[in-house]
Amino acid sequence: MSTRATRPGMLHQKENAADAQAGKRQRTAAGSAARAPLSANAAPPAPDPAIEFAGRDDVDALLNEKMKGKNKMDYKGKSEQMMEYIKKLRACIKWLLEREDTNLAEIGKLNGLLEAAEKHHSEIVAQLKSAIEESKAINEELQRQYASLEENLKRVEAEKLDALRSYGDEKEARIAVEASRNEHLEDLRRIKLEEKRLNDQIKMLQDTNKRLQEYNTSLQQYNSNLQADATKNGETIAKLQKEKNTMVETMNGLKDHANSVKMQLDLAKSSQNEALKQKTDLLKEVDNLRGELQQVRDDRDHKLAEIHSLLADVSTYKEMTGKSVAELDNAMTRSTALEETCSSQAERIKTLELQLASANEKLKRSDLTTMETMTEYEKQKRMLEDLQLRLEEAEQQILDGENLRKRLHNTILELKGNIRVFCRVRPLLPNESGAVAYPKSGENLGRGIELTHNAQMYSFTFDKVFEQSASQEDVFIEISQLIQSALDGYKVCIFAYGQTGSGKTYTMMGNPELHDQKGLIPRSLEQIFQTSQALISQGWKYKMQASMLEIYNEAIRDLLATNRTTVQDGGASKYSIKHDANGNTHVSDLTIVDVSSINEVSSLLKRAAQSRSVGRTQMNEESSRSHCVFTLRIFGVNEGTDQQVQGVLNLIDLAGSERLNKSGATGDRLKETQAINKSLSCLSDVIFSIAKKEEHVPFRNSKLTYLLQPCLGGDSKTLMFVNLSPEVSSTGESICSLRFAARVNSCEIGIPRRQTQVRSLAQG
Ligand SMILES: Nc1ncnc2c1ncn2[C@@H]1O[C@H](COP(=O)(O)OP(=O)(O)OP(=O)(O)O)[C@@H](O)[C@H]1O
Repeated sequence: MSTRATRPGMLHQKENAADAQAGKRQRTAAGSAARAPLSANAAPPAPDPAIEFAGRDDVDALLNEKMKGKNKMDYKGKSEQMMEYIKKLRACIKWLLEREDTNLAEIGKLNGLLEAAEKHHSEIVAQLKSAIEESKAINEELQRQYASLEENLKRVEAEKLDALRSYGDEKEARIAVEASRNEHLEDLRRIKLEEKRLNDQIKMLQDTNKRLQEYNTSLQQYNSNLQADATKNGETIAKLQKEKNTMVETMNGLKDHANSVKMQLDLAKSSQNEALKQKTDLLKEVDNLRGELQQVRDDRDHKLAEIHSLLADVSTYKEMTGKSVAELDNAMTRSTALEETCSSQAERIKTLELQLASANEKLKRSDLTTMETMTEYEKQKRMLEDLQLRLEEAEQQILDGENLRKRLHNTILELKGNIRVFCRVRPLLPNESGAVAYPKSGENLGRGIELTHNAQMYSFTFDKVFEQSASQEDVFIEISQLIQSALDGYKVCIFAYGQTGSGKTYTMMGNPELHDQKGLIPRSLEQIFQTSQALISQGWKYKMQASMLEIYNEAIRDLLATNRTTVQDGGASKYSIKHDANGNTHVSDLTIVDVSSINEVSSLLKRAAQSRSVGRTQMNEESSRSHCVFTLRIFGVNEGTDQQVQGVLNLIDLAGSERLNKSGATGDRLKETQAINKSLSCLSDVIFSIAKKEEHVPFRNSKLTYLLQPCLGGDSKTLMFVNLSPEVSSTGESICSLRFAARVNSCEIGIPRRQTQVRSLAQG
């Protein structure tokens, strides 16, 4: 009974179970000992099969049983009763012993079961403990993973933002590339139009060239029959001149356009490079994003696998024990949350992938656009190079044609023997209104000039007319070949004629200090020195001498004299003019300076300008009251061929040509105006006399005409500039000047002769 009572408490205590076992063994031994005296004292009576014990009540009934018989002395009866009772007791003890054995066996069995149950229980407890530990660890791990996932999520978010930003940048770059592509397309369209125009132009130029060649051939024929065809050739030259002007204008336009296209192409190239750089950066970023995306994906897969295994563990754990359900539920909730995070991350990854794919697509498109732009750019570049080549060729053709035209023109003029006349009109000053017009088309384009005076129009035609807009360089280009002739051994004379303030000094001298305003004298000298330097390689050596004088009131003044008195004292007797047999002019006592460089000539020009201004101040004169003559003598010898040439270049700035009544001069002023008028009218007498081919030409009537005798009457190449003031008030003067110039233009002074000889003969 006591064993049964203590069982529940002993379920958890193996030691107590062992004690109980020991107790059971003691009781068994006690039971055996209690039975032993019975068997030792007497043989145990055979059990009465009638005595049976069903339970405790039977035992209690036996123990409470009382002796029967009324006779106390009936010992026998009592003994028998006792015997009977003992038998019953023995049967009872036997029953109890049997029962105890059964119970002990039962207890032993139960103890075994209990031990097994306890063992199983301990195992389960241990498993539960380890499962709880594991669950805790998993829980911690899950929390860590959750934190890292959150971190990853933040990183992915940041990367996504970066990707979006770079996508925005890429989009902008693509838009820029597209815009530049559109610009290129527009340029291409313009270039194509330009190309077409150029082609037409080139065709036209080729035609012109062909015509020029034809013209050259015809001119050679014409040379044999020159007098008859002179007028016709003049017209053809005028046409060519016109065409040349058009061509030069067109070529200038083309040049500008080509330059602007080149600039645009350079710009496009730099923006292209920029776009390519951006593309490379984008590609790098995309690669990085891809790497990181892959990393995130791997993490996600890894965590998903972990979650799956955790879920499996949790379900196993859940099956095994009903405990920690709350923790499990908690873990499950976290796991679900993690799964949700994972799936949201997966969503984000998908979105990022989509963005990446679209960025890649755009990148591809941008690549394609860039490629197309590059191809287009290369094409345009080639086209531009081709156009430039053709432009250069066309320009060369124009130059060749132009040179040919000039040579032919010069040849014709030389053969005609006329004095050439160029007309130049100075720009209008502020507050002046102009009365000069020019033919805008026709054969007189660039050669004609029209003046309206008293409602009547006066038209004149010269070899060349320079409008107000003509620059110093434009003017010089036209005379540069004439200057070249001086180096070739010709006498060249260029003089400027016109009323005061019409631009004579500006044309002849200009401002030698300023590149744009340099006049013919400094430019001519620059060209002569440059060419003479270039001719050294062909064996030519040149020596040059410069002199500069002015004729004031019929007196010569030496502008290069270093002695001031000489300058001021220039009396008529001192500077006498002489011409030698070769038609060379010599002025006695005149300062002649050897010059070998442009710098030397520049300082001479400065010295002359100073002398003129000193003279001007002392005499209270204006420069226009004197004629200024610059002379450069050129002696050339070719060391290889022993050929000698002797050229002269005379550049003359005449005094103003206004009429007396207009000048309103009195006294000294009247005297000098008369002197000027005298010399200019002498000049006009000489011209008219030459024009009429009179036998006697009055060269000696004035210092100026006598000085210019070899130029006007002999074999020199002479060019006169007639300078005009364009304002209305000068129209009368201008018409006079133009009439005079027209007369000069019609003068035939003979065919220019080159002064050349072989050195040995000259020396002999
Ligand atoms: N083609 C031109 N372009 C610009 N300015 C000019 C031009 N021609 C003349 N001028 C200006 O007009 C003014 C008068 O010119 P300039 O002194 O050359 O005339 P001129 O005929 O030599 O006069 P003068 O007979 O009094 O010496 C000057 O201020 C000059 O700079």
